[in-house]
Amino acid sequence: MNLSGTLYIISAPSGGGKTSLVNAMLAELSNITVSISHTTRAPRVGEIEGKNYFFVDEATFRHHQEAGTFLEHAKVFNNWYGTSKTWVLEQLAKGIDVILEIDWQGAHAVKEQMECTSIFILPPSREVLLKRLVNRSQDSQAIIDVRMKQASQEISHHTEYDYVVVNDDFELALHDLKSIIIANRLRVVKQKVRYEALLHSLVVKEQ
Ligand SMILES: Nc1nc2c(ncn2[C@@H]2O[C@H](COP(=O)(O)OP(=O)(O)O)[C@@H](O)[C@H]2O)c(=O)[nH]1
Ligand SMILES: Nc1ncnc2c1ncn2[C@@H]1O[C@H](COP(=O)(O)OP(=O)(O)O)[C@@H](O)[C@H]1O
Repeated sequence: MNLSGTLYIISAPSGGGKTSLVNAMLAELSNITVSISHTTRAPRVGEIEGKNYFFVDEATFRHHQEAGTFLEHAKVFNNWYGTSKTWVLEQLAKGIDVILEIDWQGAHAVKEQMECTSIFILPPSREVLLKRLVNRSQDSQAIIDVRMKQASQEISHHTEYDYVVVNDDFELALHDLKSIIIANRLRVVKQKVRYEALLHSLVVKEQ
């Protein structure tokens, strides 16, 4: 299969700003989309089925897993999360760039199977990370405690990624993230695929 789109992995500790940054970026860039994962986590207030996640029970998740539906899957904070393989491959085949918002375990699994560009988002400090999780007003204190406990482990993997973006000032972080995507698109190898006809007409064949 000719996969002309680029696959991006974006990881961060919970509350690091992945979802906000990705949504802001998708509003500004064309030809790029985000994969909607399956999860056994209960929906938060305001989360929409098929938009934020496909919310499934454990039996359904296991069924998908056994059927080979997932490109990768992992247990994070005691819930299962998985990425739909077919959907991702279809977008890439259409030339659409795809973002996976997944944890470091999923990133490992995807990197073993496919070419991709990986980006890790760091918060400016633990204090700010905690403040953002609290201010998001979506999770109970107990859930926030678990996420803060796991944050160090997730962050310890940041050196395995191609790029690191610090999400202190939102607009600056968004600019950095967009710059990575744009620079990637300008790489010669991608230009060749996207502008084949133009390049063909520009290069005059010697007699
Ligand atoms: N491996 C893997 N991780 C995922 C997937 N979807 C989400 N995650 C990770 O699961 C973690 C928890 O996600 P979520 O419950 O939505 O919490 P949030 O990150 O605080 O918004 C995040 O760190 C994501 O990176 C997936 O499909 N695969
Ligand atoms: N640079 C930033 N400055 C202030 N608040 C931010 C910033 N980035 C994200 N937030 C806020 O922090 C909270 C966590 O961000 P979110 O995108 O949900 O993180 P993640 O998807 O990584 O868990 C949200 O309420 C979001 O609006």
